[in-house]
Amino acid sequence: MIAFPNIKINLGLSITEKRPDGYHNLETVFYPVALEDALEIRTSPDTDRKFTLYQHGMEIAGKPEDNLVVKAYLLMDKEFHLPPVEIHLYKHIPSGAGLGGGSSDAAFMLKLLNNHYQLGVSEEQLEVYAATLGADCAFFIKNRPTFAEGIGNIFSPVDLSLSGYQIMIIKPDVFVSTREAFANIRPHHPEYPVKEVIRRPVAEWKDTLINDFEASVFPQHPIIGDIKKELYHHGAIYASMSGSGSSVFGLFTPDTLLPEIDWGTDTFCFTGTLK
Ligand SMILES: C[C@](O)(CO)[C@H](O)COP(=O)(O)OP(=O)(O)OC[C@H]1O[C@@H](n2ccc(N)nc2=O)[C@H](O)[C@@H]1O
Ligand SMILES: Nc1ncnc2c1ncn2[C@@H]1O[C@H](COP(=O)(O)OP(=O)(O)OP(=O)(O)O)[C@@H](O)[C@H]1O
Repeated sequence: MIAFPNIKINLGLSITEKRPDGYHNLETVFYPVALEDALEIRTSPDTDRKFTLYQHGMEIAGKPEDNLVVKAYLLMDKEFHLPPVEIHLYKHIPSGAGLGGGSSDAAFMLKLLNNHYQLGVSEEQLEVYAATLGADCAFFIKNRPTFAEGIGNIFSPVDLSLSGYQIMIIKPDVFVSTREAFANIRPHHPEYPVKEVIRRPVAEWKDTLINDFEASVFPQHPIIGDIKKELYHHGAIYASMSGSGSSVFGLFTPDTLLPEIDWGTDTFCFTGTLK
């Protein structure tokens, strides 16, 4: 059985307070974008090992057992004593990008196993499992635009459709550690609450839909701020870093002719249309 884990972008990202457990409470809108990996599982005839991971496409640091798709399998195996599996993961989503690629792979693995082995686990319970794998994971279970609070796993509906808007996602050859980004940030009550700003027209978001990480990440990696400026210079109606970075996305109205921009050879570029 095969699935295509997609990414998320963050529309606004307010880090509101540091929690006793060391994590941070935040407010954001997660929006799915069809930049995808491919993930396939099949029952393995090789019964003397629980899993075999075949990785294709972009390299990922770490051993197979460190991969989030394996962690997701082992989590479900503990509960449901699953057959041994072969896992094929084709990585197309860049890592350390603020796009939730690894988190999405893990969440889609939970859904694949649930469907393939007809485990009957509810979406709500899958969200609970996902949240133990990463703060970004639970969103990918329902995988639709949502307002998120808490560590990023308390959801409430959001009345927002960007369907038809075009998106450019640019990731420079810079790795931003999510942990470090949080460590360098000063939590504060948002001046412009995300939930209110996203009710306004997209043309009004530029100076009020803010990713708090930009203030600490841009000085350390000026190239990321330069990309955001360049996207506005080329006609983006809204542009922002996603998550803790290093990717930047620009939204363009449906009728805009997307610019051809040479971002340099080491830069990852994606263009698409939002659903
Ligand atoms: C920044 C966002 O991308 C916004 O969507 C996410 O909050 C990050 O989610 P994520 O990459 O899944 O984060 P995790 O892998 O769970 O955590 C990595 C590290 O980031 C910090 N972290 C993460 C999420 C959060 N709400 N508060 C935190 O302080 C913690 O130090 C944690 O050890
Ligand atoms: N299947 C996977 N795909 C990508 N990274 C993985 C995977 N499994 C484990 N990882 C590890 O997890 C780290 C974070 O991956 P992930 O893609 O979730 O973060 P991200 O792209 O920075 O998104 P965000 O910061 O929004 O969570 C990677 O740097 C990598 O070392």
